[in-house]
Amino acid sequence: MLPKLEVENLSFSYDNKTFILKNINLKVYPGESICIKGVNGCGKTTFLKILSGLINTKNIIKFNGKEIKNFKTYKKKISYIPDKPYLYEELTGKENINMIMHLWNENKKEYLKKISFLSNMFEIQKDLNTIVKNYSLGMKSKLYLIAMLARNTELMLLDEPLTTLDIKSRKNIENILYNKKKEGMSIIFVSHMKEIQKNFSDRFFYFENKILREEKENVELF
Ligand SMILES: Nc1ncnc2c1ncn2[C@@H]1O[C@H](COP(=O)(O)OP(=O)(O)OP(=O)(O)O)[C@@H](O)[C@H]1O
Repeated sequence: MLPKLEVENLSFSYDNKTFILKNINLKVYPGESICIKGVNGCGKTTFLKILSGLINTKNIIKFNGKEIKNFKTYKKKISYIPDKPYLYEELTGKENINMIMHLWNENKKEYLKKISFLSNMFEIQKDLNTIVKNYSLGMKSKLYLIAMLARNTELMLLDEPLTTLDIKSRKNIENILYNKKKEGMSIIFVSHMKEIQKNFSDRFFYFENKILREEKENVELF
């Protein structure tokens, strides 16, 4: 099977001197969910930012078997969910949703239908007319998650996706991601949370001395 995403010998430093990541090799297949673990500061977020195209590198990243040359097209096919949601604080939830919809050129009818379903599920419907500045951290995370989950993408990159969410919302996310996986979505996520690591990962990786290693089973080191 052709990997959805593939990197070979990826190395990276922020200052051209100190390497944060060294010779990283990774293949993620359609319908697969992988978990990346490691101690604070080992490079997990940096790696996700590279894979999402937020940090440019000279390394080749392949998507559906082809080197990504046009990151704008690639970004349309992926959802990156950072640990802190990218939202406009002065706009309402609804206005943020509209901006995201336009940014990714989503089909309005389909997108808003999914938003309506998801915002009910996450019980955030009543807050959509409130400005985001007045949201709690968990509400901001929910808003950004639903905005990304409603998009039509093939790969999700999630950085600590559940940390600020309540138990019911975590279960909802797990179920949604499980169904997306069944439809062929590939998922790469970073999490320190044992519960999501265990419930949700097909394979585990961890950073050790800047190198990404595969763990044969989820040993509880991190
Ligand atoms: N913009 C930046 N410029 C320079 N160095 C950076 C930058 N962002 C991160 N770093 C450094 O890169 C290293 C990896 O950081 P990164 O945020 O990727 O780690 P992490 O594994 O995600 O950590 P955590 O588990 O705490 O979120 C750290 O030493 C950090 O100080």
